[in-house]
Amino acid sequence: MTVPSLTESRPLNTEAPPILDVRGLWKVFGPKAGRVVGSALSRAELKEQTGCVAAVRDVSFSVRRGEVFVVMGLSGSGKSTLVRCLTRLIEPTAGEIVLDGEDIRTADARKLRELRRHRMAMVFQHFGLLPHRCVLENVAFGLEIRGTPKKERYERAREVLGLVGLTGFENSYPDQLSGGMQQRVGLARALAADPEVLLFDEPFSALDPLIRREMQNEVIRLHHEVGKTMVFITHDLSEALKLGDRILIMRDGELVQVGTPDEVVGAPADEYVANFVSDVPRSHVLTLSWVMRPPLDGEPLDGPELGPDVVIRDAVHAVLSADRPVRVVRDGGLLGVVTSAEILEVIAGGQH
Ligand SMILES: Nc1ncnc2c1ncn2[C@@H]1O[C@H](COP(=O)(O)OP(=O)(O)OP(=O)(O)O)[C@@H](O)[C@H]1O
Repeated sequence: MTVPSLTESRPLNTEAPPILDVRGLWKVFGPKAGRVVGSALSRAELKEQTGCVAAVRDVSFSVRRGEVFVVMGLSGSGKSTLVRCLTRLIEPTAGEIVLDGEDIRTADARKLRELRRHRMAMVFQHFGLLPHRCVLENVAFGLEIRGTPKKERYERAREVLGLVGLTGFENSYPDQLSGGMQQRVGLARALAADPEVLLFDEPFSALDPLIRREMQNEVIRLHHEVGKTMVFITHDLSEALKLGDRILIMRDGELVQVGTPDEVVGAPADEYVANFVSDVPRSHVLTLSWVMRPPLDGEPLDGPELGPDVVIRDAVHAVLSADRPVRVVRDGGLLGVVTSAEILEVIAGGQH
C-alpha cells in the first residue's frame, strides 16, 4: 500500500472542546424504520425480517474544534449516510446531533438552510459545479444565495481561490479545468462561506493517484493555514492515516473504533480493524510512546532527548546513532527510554 507520509507528527490537541457531538445516531431506510431502532439483529437479519436497511446503527462520537476527523469503512458501511445525517440532508431516524451547543435534530427549515450554507459546508466527490458559470461565479455562488453584495462576494471568492492555488483561473469554465482543479474550485466554494465545519464526502476518489496525493497535501496545507474543523470520508486507509487526527472506522453501519492513526494501527479494536491495518508499516505510524520502556537499573540517562509523539521512522537515525539510550521526554519529565533494540524490533517485525 502507499505509505502515508507522517514526517511531522501532529500531537492531537485533546484539550480542544468538541464542536460536534453525535449521540446514539441511527438511520434506517425502509418501512416503519423507527421500530428497528435499538434492534440487536444483524443488518442481514433485519433486512430479511423487516425489509429495512440499518445504514447507521447507534453511532456516537465527538469532533474537536480544529480537528481533521476521518470516517473510514468499506463500501456500504454507512459513511455517506452518516455524514449526510449531520446536516440532515438525510433525516436521521434517531439520535442527537449537537453543533456548538445547538441541537440540529430540532432545527426548523430556516435554521437548516442556514446550517448548510454557513456552518457546515460539503465538498462532494463529483464537484457539483455549475457548468455555465465561471470559476469566480461558482465560488461566489453560496455567498450570492446568502445575499452578499457582488463586490464583497467576488472579493471573498478571489481570496479563497488564492488559498487553493487557482489565482488566474477566475474566468475559466469548469469544463476547461482538470479534475484536480475542479475539485479545488469545489474546495474554494466550501471555504468561501467560512463554515465552522467542512464535510468532505470522498472528494478525491475520482482523481488519479498523483493528483489525489497532491490534493491530500493541499488539504493538510489548508488545514494548517485556516485551521478549520474537517470531517473527511474515505474508504482508503492510507488517505485516512495521512489526513486524520483521529479515524472512526465503520462496519455494517456500526462504529468499530475511534482513535488516532497510531492507536488504530498499534491497538486495533478487533480482527476487522487488524486486517485493515495489517499492511501498514508500523514504523511509519507508531510513535516513540509505543516502544519506550522504563530505564533499567544503572542505565545511563544522559542520552539525547526526543518527544513521545515523534514517529519511529523519524527517530531511527537519532536512536541508532546514539551511544546511550534516547530519553523520551515531555515537558521536562522523563517518560521512558528507547534504544536500538526497541527500534529494530519494530522495523524487523515488518508489518507486525
Ligand atoms: N436511500 C436508500 N434506501 C435504501 N438503502 C440505502 C439508501 N441509501 C443507502 N442505503 C444503504 O445503506 C447502506 C450504507 O450506505 P452508504 O452509502 O452510507 O455507505 P458508504 O459507506 O458511504 O458506501 P459507499 O462508499 O459505497 O458510498 C448500504 O447498504 C446502502 O445500500
